[in-house]
Amino acid sequence: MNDFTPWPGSAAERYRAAGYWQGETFSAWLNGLAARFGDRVAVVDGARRWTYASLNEAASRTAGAFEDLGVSRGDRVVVQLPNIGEFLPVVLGLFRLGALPVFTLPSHRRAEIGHIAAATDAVAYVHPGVWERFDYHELAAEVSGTAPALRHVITPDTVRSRPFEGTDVSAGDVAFLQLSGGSTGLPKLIPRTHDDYLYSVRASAEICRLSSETVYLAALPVAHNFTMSSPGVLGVLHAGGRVVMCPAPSPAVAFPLIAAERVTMTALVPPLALVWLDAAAHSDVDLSSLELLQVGGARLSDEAAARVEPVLGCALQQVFGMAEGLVNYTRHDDPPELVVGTQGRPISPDDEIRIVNASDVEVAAGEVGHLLTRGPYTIRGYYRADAHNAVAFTADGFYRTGDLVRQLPSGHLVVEGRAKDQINRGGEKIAAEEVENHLLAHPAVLDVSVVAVPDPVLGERTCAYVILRAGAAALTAGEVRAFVRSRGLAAYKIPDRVEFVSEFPQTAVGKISKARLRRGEGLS
Ligand SMILES: O=C(O)c1cccc(O)c1O
Repeated sequence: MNDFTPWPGSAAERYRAAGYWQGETFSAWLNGLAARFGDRVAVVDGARRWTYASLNEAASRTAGAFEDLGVSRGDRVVVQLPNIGEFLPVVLGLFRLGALPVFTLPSHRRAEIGHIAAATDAVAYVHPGVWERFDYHELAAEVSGTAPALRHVITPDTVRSRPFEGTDVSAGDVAFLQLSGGSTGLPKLIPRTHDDYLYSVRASAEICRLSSETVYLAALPVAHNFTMSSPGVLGVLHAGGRVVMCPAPSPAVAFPLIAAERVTMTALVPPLALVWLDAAAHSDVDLSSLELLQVGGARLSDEAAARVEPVLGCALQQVFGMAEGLVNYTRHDDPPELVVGTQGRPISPDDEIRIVNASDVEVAAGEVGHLLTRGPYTIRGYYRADAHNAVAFTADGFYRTGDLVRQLPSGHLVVEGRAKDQINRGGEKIAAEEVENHLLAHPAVLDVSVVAVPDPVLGERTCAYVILRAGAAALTAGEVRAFVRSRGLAAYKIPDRVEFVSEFPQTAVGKISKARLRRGEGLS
């Protein structure tokens, strides 16, 4: 099993020669930031402030603390932290030590954390203690039994020690594992290197015109690839700006923080953008500092896109990205019809885009097809997933994104749909097969099919079509949902709707037709 699929030597050479890969580690990068921006404020969490110098120092102490525990270079550490100031010293400290954070979301539960800890042989798990009335100590206790390599369960307040100066990490090393949205039964892990990720961060900061005057509100979960790097908290630090940690993305929490900290930009998923637009129309909180709202994670409707500037008084930027790599942005000087009606164009001149039909043949210019991509910050393989990699990538290293897009002459992409078996629930990606596998574990369930159904706010919700076993006692929708919850799945993956049927609609060749199921056809 391969942990990491390297870029071919010729491609790597090209990316270095072009200046994309600069041979810089996150640790060296952070030292450079501390030297340049030392006393400026880097991170704000409530009344607490970290300057660039104190962030660098805190990262070193975190690295020292992990080393004292016996964690070393190359070890995996599951990180499940919400938007709190400590997120950055923990993650930057692990980078400095050369240990690999494995990013998970606060909403993940026993099924996800247990799988991820076991699949990565994680030696440590960092959690927030109690957050949003959920006790992660209990989750940690449950997970410990199923992850044999797990030796340390840590809350961030316990990781202080002597400073550590890391040296032997190299920029070509994997820096961390990010979680894939995925379409398979178990979540896949994405290995990103210092070189490739820092390129996407630097280039994103430039495209988004960040500066030391930028004040970024981290409203979406900070461990999400969007919030972390597009340009996200890392891009803002790169520019010498200020990151404001927002504990929840609701207007009630976020708007006062925008006013108090004079926030200049933030990033949202479409359902939150709708909520913000509604709230801003009736709010007297001063949002005048806001210059840019980024929206990504799912398709924003053209109508909502058009309302951003008049209602919030700031520019809109659409972002279409994936933790596997490729990120597209609309640009500040794009004409309004491109900003409102497209999902942007790639970061890099060396992002290769192919749009193909089901036989991998290029479609005509402007036609809708499957998006394939490769480039200087797009992975060539998932972590320890050789069999899946054989289908998720072409023989010549293009990643099959599973998205259906068309490309305009300007290079901008319009997302038209999706070919992968996934539900995009307001930006939270759900692999149908993962939920189906949990439902199939119920003794009364004969077969199940999980599909997306349209929703005016979230864009899509999940519906589970269930066929019960002959003679099994009847189940209610509530019992089915409670069963999925009892399996320890994140709440966003619990089916919104459950329908009991006696058979599934079929395609002409006798396979289950998820397309017809989504439309509610052929049911009995
Ligand atoms: O995964 C995503 O949806 C995403 C969206 C915007 C920007 C990104 O980097 C992303 O990974």
